[in-house]
Amino acid sequence: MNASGDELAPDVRAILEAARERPGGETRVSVDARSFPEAVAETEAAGRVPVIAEVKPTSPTTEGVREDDPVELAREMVAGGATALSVLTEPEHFGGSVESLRRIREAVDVPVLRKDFIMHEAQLDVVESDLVLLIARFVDSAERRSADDSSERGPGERDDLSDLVEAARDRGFQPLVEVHTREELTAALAAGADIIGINNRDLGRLEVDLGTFEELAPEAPEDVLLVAESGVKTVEDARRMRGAGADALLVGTAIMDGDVRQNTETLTQ
Ligand SMILES: O=P(O)(O)OC[C@@H](O)[C@@H](O)c1c[nH]c2ccccc12
Repeated sequence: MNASGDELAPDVRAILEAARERPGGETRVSVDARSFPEAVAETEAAGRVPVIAEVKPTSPTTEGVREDDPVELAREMVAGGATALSVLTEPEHFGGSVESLRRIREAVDVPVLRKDFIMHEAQLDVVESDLVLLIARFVDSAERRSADDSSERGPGERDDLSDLVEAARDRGFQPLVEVHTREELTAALAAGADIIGINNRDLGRLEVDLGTFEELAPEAPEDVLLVAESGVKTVEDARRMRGAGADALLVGTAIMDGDVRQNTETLTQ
């Protein structure tokens, strides 16, 4: 079973509490997005592995903080062959910032994913990006919403997944919907998602199991673009995810740890 409010790691709970309170933008953004499916197709045509390289200065499961200029890191990732970039904008637990995303998107020409914990529509209006992450577990269905801690908020203050997918598309974003269970995958498909990330890390104990992607990928229709997220560390892991049907891989830690360009080159070959 899968419920949004319980069984979350304490770190994740804290992240969500902070995210819920984070203000949205004042004016609606309108994005002229760089196509992620096209970028993936181009990488495939060049005989390389499509990788979304993640600029993640730190995380609840990482030791230390990487202090390098995020724009430099982003450039190195692109030079190493990254098809797209993922940029954390969550400030408190991942060392991310909206400003980093803005600068990175200006500095590179690949599609950029905004990685954050978006709970309501106005939070989409904080910054432009090509893709935007929506985590099914945290924005899921209306029924689930009433079961947890949204009691102090009025109706409509936390949107459901279909609303957010639509709101994202209305602004020109390509929504990447993240799932971890069969129920969430079903919800993502029902919400019309066509780019789906299967997160190998569970948000309960924060443990990684590449078997998650292998188990869920066959349940997704052919025309959905599938991204294997988290826990890909080696070329072998990358092959394993590709063999299980991953159209692209989202890699953070294994790229951020050491020579970013070299690490990206290794994983995209
Ligand atoms: O560092 P890893 O194991 O390569 O994982 C990257 C990415 O999947 C992970 O950072 C992530 C997946 N879903 C998220 C949601 C929010 C913040 C971060 C994430």
